[in-house]
This record gives sequence, structure tokens and C-alpha cells, in this order.
Amino acid sequence: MAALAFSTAHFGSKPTPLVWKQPPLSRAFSVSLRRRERAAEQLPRRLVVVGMDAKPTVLVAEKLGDAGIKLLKDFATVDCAYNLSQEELRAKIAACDALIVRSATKVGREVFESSGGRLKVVGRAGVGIDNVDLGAATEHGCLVVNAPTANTVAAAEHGIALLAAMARNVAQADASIKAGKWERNKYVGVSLVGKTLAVMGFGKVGSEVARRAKGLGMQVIAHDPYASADRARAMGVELVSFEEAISAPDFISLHMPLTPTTSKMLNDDTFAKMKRGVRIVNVARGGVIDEDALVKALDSGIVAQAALDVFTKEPPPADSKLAKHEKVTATPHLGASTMEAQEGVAIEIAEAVVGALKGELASTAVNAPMVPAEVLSELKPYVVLAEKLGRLAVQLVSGGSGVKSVKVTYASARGPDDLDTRLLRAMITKGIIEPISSIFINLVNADFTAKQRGLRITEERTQADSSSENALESIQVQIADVHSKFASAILGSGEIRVQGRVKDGVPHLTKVGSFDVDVSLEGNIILCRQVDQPGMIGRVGNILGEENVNVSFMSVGRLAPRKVAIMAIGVDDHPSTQALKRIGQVPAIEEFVFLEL
Ligand SMILES: NC(=O)c1ccc[n+]([C@@H]2O[C@H](COP(=O)([O-])OP(=O)(O)OC[C@H]3O[C@@H](n4cnc5c(N)ncnc54)[C@H](O)[C@@H]3O)[C@@H](O)[C@H]2O)c1
Ligand SMILES: O=C(O)[C@H](O)COP(=O)(O)O
Repeated sequence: MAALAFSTAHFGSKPTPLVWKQPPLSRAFSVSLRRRERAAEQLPRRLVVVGMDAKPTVLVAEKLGDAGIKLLKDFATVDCAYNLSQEELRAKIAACDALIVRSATKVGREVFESSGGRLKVVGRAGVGIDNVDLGAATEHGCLVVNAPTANTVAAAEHGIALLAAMARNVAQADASIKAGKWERNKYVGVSLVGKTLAVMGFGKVGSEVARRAKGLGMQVIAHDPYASADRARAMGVELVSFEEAISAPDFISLHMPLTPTTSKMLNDDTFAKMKRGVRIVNVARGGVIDEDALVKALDSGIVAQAALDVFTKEPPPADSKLAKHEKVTATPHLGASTMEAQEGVAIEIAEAVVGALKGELASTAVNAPMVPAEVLSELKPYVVLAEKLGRLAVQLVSGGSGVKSVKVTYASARGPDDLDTRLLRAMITKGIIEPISSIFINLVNADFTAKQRGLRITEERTQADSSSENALESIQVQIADVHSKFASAILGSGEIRVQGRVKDGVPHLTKVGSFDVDVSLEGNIILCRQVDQPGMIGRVGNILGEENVNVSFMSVGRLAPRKVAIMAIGVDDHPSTQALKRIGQVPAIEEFVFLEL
């Protein structure tokens, strides 16, 4: 089947849509057996594009745990090249199918542009993906996966370590003692018990910090616009407004991602609203704090102390006032750096990258819709159908007509909310765009590419017979406002229409324009409009036989006997120009078209 979700297996070359091809068979009688074999072949077992001619290459650009490297090596050629400059990274990337980074490598638009379309997966060995340009990745059809769970506890433990170390001046006192001093009065700390801690960002790390802080006897409040109040309550944490979270606490711990909304969330204005003497921990991202404002707040005493694992620029400049501030306890982005977390992250990211390279849908995809496994297995046969209908429909458009408006109608017995069509829509988009462009479409970039090309795809549902156990009865694709090279494909209302369904696991074309047909969507198809009369199947079949073209299927659809009929012929091969010319010369044939699937 054609490239599916992340279609990644054309290693080393520009991906081309793959059509499953049966080697020419000598005779037609084994059709039903062949159909079953083909059905088995065509079902996307792992959403893989076959036809891989070499092992994929994975560039590991930052230190990754051994277990992850081993997993990668079992599947791919692994190039571990650390501390690359941006120029070196861009030079290497065109030879890579996947790239794995941590937080230190900026994967910007230029990296995707330099990859020449080969880079199919970026694996972020950690949580924060603020160093990866997700928009550019999506535009280039490159999947981004992260490792969201393996370093949660490590980051939370580091947050608590910084909280306690800051409150008791551990780092400063240690430096003092190493400098030969003994300053017991200077380093009197503050207690944690009974104090209020505001956790900003009540996600995985934030909630683990909250749990641990409660164990230390702190009152914990949290601010997170997207968190569940029930989950917080169950942990004995009260969700509060942003205003309350910055004005009420003695300690603030930051755990939100760096996004345009959270950038410089703590700034002059917010520091001004804080309780005098507040202490701040940041193991999230440096960019969520306006660092100049923090220096001022530390100098003025609004903020008594800060403990920072992260900085806007890493490493911070040698003369950074913030990193050097005596009230600041700093670590060099160590939140995820435990032996355990690094092994866990390495395995988590290696599995995600290998899975994505195999074409599997990744559960940790950051820039693609996640389609649950059960939905996926149910939709598999329709995925092939969807792409082929798109491919057929666009080939029926005559040259010069721009495809702008496509309507897809799904007939299903399911309830309106019980059918996730994103994958099908992506495949129809793929079928429509790929034959007429050099763009490679997958689940990551389908919607983006359609939008960019001004292609509007609307989806509709119609209710199918409720006794059906199938997820879908049929898919219909209509293209509006175009001319067709096969007039019979046009409805009275002016749209090109093709419709299909899945029979015994095999996609079939069941309607062209107003005509019912029934031809399996394997190999290629010839559509002929003819005056319905005896002997037509034989005549066209003979021509194809004489021209050594193997016919896999034939069906005739007509509106009334002896009137106009559509003959749909499935052929395994690409008929020669001579064969097509001879078909066109059959007097009863009024128009015909050859369609490649
Ligand atoms: N220092 C480190 O080594 C280290 C390690 C792990 C994670 N991190 C950072 O911590 C962040 C959080 O990690 P996580 O695993 O808990 O992620 P997460 O996605 O589980 O949690 C993030 C939470 O922030 C919330 N949030 C989003 N916008 C917000 C806003 N404007 N105000 C308040 N809350 C907001 C989200 O709703 C979510 O609940 C990561 O994005 C990463 O940047 C750093
Ligand atoms: O977002 C993360 O997972 C942490 O910041 C860890 O980053 P690192 O992989 O660079 O240690």
C-alpha cells in the first residue's frame, strides 16, 4: 500500500508513492485467490511503506543512554555526532532519516530545508520541544516525537533538591567552606514546613513536585489553566488563579512549557505583585522568566532567592548577572540528568523513533494527530480505499483545471462522534495531491499542504444501514468546479464523483459519476463509456489479451439496457499506447480513460 501515516521507508531517496503490484499472471481464472492474497498484502500491517532499499540512518546529535543506542542500532545505521555546529548539522542532515536531540540542539527551519525531504522523524530525547521548529517540521512532513514520561521524576526530584538547597543556602555555604571559611551566621536559612508553595504548571513534573512538597509539610496551591481541579483536589492541592498563584505563596516553582504564552510570564509586573521575600525555583525553561526583571527583583529584595536549573541562553554568558547573583543557586540544566532518567529517556525515544521509521503511528507524536490503536486497526482497509479514490478522482480532472474544492462523504452506521476521519482525510489529500505535484504527503503535513495549496476538503457523514458491523459502508469523493477528461464521471450537478467501498478487505470502485460499477482498486483501471450492446467485454478483452495486458476485473454499469454504459476494467499492467488506441477505435466506445493507481 501507499505511504501511510509517516511513510518513512524510502531511505536515501525521495519517497515515491508505492503501489502494490502483482507480477503479471498468465491467466485470469485465479482472480478470487489472487484477490485474497492481494487483500492480505494491501492491508497496512504496521503502516509501513515497503520498498526500503537500505537501512535508515539516525543521527544522534546529543549524548543518549546506551540502551537507546542499542535499540537504534538493531534497526538503523547510527551516527553519533555530538556538539555539531548548525552548519555541520545542516551539512549532515541530508543523509539522515531521523535525528535525535536533547535540549541543546536547535532544530530550526534551516535544518528541515537542508534535509532535502529525507528527514522523516525528529526525536526529542526529553519533554520540552521548544528547541524544535514544529511549524517547519510539519510543513516538511517530518514527524516530531518526544520522550514525555521518563524524566518526570528526575525533574521533580531536582526541583525539590533546588527548593531545599536554596532554602538552606547549601550551594553558597559549600562554596564558602571550600574557600576556607566557616560562616554559620551568614547562612541561616528558612524552613519549608508550613510555607505555601505555588506550583505553576500542574502537569507531570508539577504534580510530582506538589506531591513531594506536601510530604515536606508545605501548603501547595497550583495554577494551570488546563489542569483538572478534581485531580488536584485528590492530591490535596488547590487550583488557583494566576494572580493568586503569584501573590500568595512563599515559594513559587515553575513547571509549564515554554510557549509564546508562557514566555516571560514572570516579569516586572508580576514580580511587583509577589509577596516580598518570595523564593522562586525554575526547572522548566529559562525563557518563562524575564531574566533582567528577575535580577532587579533579587536586587530589590522582592525575590529573596532563586534556584535556577534553566536559562534563556544555555550556557548563560560568562558575565551573566543572574547566574552569578549571590542569591541564586544554579545548576546547568540537570533536571533530567540522572542515570535512571537518561536510560529511560533513551529507550523511550529510541522506541518512538524506530516505530516512526517503520511507519507506525507514534503515541508521543507532537505534531501529528494521534490515532488510537483500536481506531487505526479498524480503519486500515479504508485507508487504502481513501487514497485510491483521491488518486482516481484527480486523474479524472482534465489538465488546466485547478482542484480547489473536494467534498468527501462517509456513509457509516456509526454515531456522528464515533468515526475519526483524520487519517482518511489525510489519505484522500495524499491521493489528490501526489499525482499532480512533487510534494510528499503524510499524516503530519496533509492538512497543512492542502491549506497551502488552497485545497478545501469538506467532510460529510451519511447514515448507513445500522445493521452493518463495518466502520464505513462507503467513501465518496467529489471534486467541484473542474472539467473532466471523462465526461461520464461528472454528475448532473457538475462535480466529478467516484465512490468506493471495501469488500473482503479489498478496496473497490463502486460508482463513477451516476454509474454503478464494481472493480477492485488494484493495479490500474480503464474506464470506457460505450453504447451498451452484446460482445463489448469480449472485444475490449481481446484487444488487451492481444496486447499482453492482464485483466483482473471487468464490470459494466448502465443506467438502462442498450443505452449508455460504463465499462470498468482492472488491468495489472500499463497498456501500451497502441493498446489504448485500439480500444478507442472500437466504434461503440464513446470515450475512455486510463487511470493509474
Ligand atoms: N530542567 C529539566 O531538565 C526539565 C526536565 C523535564 C521537563 N522540563 C520542563 O518542564 C516542562 C514541564 O514538563 P512536564 O513533563 O510536566 O510537561 P507537562 O506537559 O506534563 O506539563 C506542563 C503543564 O503546564 C501547563 N501549562 C501550559 N501553559 C500554562 C500556563 N500558561 N500556565 C500554567 N500552566 C500551564 C499544562 O497545562 C501542563 O499541565 C517541560 O515543558 C520542560 O520544558 C525541564
Ligand atoms: O525538557 C526536558 O526533557 C528537559 O529539559 C531535559 O532536557 P535535556 O534532555 O537537555 O536534559
